[in-house]
Amino acid sequence: MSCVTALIHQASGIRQRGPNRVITPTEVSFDTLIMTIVLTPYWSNGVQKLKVAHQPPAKPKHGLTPPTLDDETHATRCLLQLRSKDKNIEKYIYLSMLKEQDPNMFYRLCLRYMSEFTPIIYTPTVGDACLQYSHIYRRPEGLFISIKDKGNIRNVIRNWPKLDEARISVVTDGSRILGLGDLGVNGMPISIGKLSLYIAGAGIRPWSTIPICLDLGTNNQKFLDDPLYLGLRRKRAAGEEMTEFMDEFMREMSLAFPKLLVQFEDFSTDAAFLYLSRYRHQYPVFNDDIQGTGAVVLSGLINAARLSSQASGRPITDHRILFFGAGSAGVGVAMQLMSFFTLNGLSEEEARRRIWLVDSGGLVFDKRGKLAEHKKYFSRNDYEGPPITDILEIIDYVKPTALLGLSTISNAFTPSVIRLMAALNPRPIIFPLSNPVRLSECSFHDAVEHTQGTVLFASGSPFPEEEHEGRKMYPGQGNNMYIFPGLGLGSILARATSVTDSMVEASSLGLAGALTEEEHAMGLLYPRIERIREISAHIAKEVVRAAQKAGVDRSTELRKLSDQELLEFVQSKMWNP
Ligand SMILES: NC(=O)c1ccc[n+]([C@@H]2O[C@H](COP(=O)([O-])OP(=O)(O)OC[C@H]3O[C@@H](n4cnc5c(N)ncnc54)[C@H](O)[C@@H]3O)[C@@H](O)[C@H]2O)c1
Ligand SMILES: O=C(O)C[C@H](O)C(=O)O
Ligand SMILES: [Mg+2]
Repeated sequence: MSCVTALIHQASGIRQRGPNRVITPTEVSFDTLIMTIVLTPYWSNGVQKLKVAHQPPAKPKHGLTPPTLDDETHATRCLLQLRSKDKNIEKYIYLSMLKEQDPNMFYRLCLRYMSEFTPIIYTPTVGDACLQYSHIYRRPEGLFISIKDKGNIRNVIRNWPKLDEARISVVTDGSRILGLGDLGVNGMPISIGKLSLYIAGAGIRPWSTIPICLDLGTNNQKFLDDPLYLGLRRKRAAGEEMTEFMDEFMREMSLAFPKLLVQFEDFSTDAAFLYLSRYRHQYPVFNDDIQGTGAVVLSGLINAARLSSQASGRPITDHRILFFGAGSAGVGVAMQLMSFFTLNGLSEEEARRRIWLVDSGGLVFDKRGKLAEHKKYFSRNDYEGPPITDILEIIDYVKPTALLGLSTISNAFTPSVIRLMAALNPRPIIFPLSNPVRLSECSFHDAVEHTQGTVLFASGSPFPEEEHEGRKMYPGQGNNMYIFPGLGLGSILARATSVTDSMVEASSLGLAGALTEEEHAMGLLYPRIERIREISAHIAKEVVRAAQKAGVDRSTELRKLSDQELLEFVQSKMWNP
């Protein structure tokens, strides 16, 4: 068992797997639909039948389109319509409609204007789309399976129109959407947004994707009280009831879609660890928040450590990493780092001692008292004093070289925190990774200003560039969007029976190694997002090779290809708008 696997098992707090069963769907009552029609100014077609996602429309006959409608001018027209909207949520709504009505145009523009489109169809605007989903809803997209379907999940899944085309599903239960908490069935846009990036970024065929939102209820009282809320009006199912449901769901998914990879997304931390651990050796699944984030942050840290060593001479294995936030993302990254450190010569104990966790109770240490299962492994046994909760005191005690924020606490990295990091390090590594942008632990502007431009920076959501003393500085976007498209594509092409730790690590190292000379010279930690297709192809190739080494590949004919041939094979499989 690899280091990361062992840690995931431990963090989940479970020791064994076993078969089970559970239930069903979402309530869109007649009354609610009427209110939506009355209250939503954008409502157009009423309740439509579910269409197969993104199937291109047939070419209209002569006379049924304007006389001079050409593709290139129309692309400009669509872009101008998009840019004419003031609010990002309006841009999101416009692009959702464009994706439905003209998927080729949507993905063409998306690829061409990647850095303009990603903040709208993905983080941070997708966070607003989730918050407002029950109000801006226009048409069905994706698959809703609710706790009331327990016992009947098979029939619900089989309503999906293209069973044998399905290759990748992003599944959320809406319980922890970005840093916004429990959004219940309003979590659907997260699954949709991630899959749009699979299509744009890795060339997955649009009709091979299934966005899924599991409606297990919600503990969000505001939503339960909202007459427009689209989900079940009940408290969230948990424990045995949820596990029985999840077991039935996973079993029926694997029967209905034998070639499907499942990406778990934005489950609350306990559920994230529990279900990853429970299913990862049974089905091809991975958890984006634990493993995708682990991979993307390791990759950024490798590049940041390389740059910082020019000033400090410190190798990456000597870094002292302080995690502000110890949930699925924080602990997921800590596990990935552990594994990297041990592969690079440290003993397990030495590696573990490079990592300090902070949660809402302050520094995590053994003598503090009862700890959640997923924090135990990294709890410090070398601190004996009273609890320390003040972040400045913690930094003063730990003397970190890298400070990673995965806490959902906006502006937790105050100017004093940033200045202290700069006083301790010639090139401080500061990664405020919480999403969306308003929950970021600090802005790029503050990080640059309070470190006098020495910071090595990556954030979960995008920030604009800064200028410091006449020098342009570029923020990295340490977001799992760099990892999951390539990791997913590689797993699908290898027809992997499971997603191993070595495949996740290959995606991370593949990304770290993907910087061009020019990007190195610009001091970037991550490649420019415009190159996402090239990067995803490279990552996918590395993931296929790792699957082969681990012996989990079913496309064994790919083993005989040279690296160049494998890369070309991956590229040839990418769908193009
Ligand atoms: N950049 C990325 O790719 C990426 C990936 C996954 C998650 N995230 C972001 O990371 C954040 C956390 O996600 P998660 O799944 O780990 O959530 P979580 O709720 O499980 O974890 C939050 C952690 O922060 C801690 N925390 C809360 N308040 C605190 C305080 N005042 N001081 C110190 N610690 C505090 C909590 O104790 C918990 O350990 C979210 O905003 C999410 O959007 C980013
Ligand atoms: O969705 C994102 O932007 C990244 C990540 O998966 C998150 O949960 O914040
Ligand atoms: Mg997520």
